[in-house]
Amino acid sequence: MKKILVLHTGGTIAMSADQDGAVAPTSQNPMAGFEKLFDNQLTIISEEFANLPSPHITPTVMLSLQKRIQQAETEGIDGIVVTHGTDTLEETAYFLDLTLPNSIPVVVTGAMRSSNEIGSDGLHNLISAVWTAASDDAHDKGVLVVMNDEIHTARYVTKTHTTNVATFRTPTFGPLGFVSKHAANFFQELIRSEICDIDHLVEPVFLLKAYAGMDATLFDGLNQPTTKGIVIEALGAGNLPPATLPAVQRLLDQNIPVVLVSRCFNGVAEDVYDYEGGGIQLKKMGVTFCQGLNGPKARLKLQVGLSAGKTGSDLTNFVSNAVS
Ligand SMILES: NC(=O)C[C@H](N)C(=O)O
Repeated sequence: MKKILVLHTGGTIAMSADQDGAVAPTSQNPMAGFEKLFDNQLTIISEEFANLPSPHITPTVMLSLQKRIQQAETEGIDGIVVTHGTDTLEETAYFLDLTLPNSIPVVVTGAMRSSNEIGSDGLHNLISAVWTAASDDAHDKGVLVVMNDEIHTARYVTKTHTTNVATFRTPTFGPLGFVSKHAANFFQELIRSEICDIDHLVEPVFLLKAYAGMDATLFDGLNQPTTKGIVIEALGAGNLPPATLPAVQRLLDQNIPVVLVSRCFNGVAEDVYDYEGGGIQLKKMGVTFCQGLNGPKARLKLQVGLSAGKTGSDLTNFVSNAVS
């Protein structure tokens, strides 16, 4: 019988609502006892790794979760499910995807409605995630996110709605598969990318969002000796307002890596526009284009690359080549 380890970290899946509808963490995980639903089919081991709303999750917590998962593989575990708050779920899932050398499936799930709300989705998502982690077909697909019967890659999935249970979507590429009754069905593959099994974190790496009329202020504010890297969610296909350029150049002159993604929900950043602040100029200046990732994930990729000791063209290749 396959052994699945469920690591609970908190989030709405572990919360309940009071009479006024206010949702808060509980001392006793409402998912406790769910293991019996798999009697005679799977061995489920549950562990309370943390009980944090996901805005409280940091890369430090992600790194200790990564170490716990690696240890689980040596304990004969066949698959891992992580329960997590949905606000930063895509970040933890992607951090694990970037750093885990595991060959066993790792599936992250959560809930949009807490345990005692009408139409609560936590238990259903947890069951779907367990079946996915137990699936022979879930190997070699990177870390997976299972919510609302869909299977997504950690690399490209994003939370798209504040409250809807169908919030997790993969805008440009679509999901990898879906969960039907007791079975995970895959219909796409993921191209593997480089794994960096880091043991410490280089910080701080910042994320800025571009907007019409943006000037140098925020960039200059981040131009500190302590700053290790900056990711910009740029406009459209990968362009910036001209007033930001001198400050971007000052960051590059300090050898602070500047990475660019698009603030668009769909598509990739490219150096196509040849006007002041256009992608062609930004690339010539030394800005690194990161294709296909959103801002928070590009930020993690830059942080993981730096934490792995990458510099210069090694770092640029690692960050820019999202599908190598
Ligand atoms: N649905 C959720 O889990 C949202 C919650 N605020 C969290 O991320 O912890």
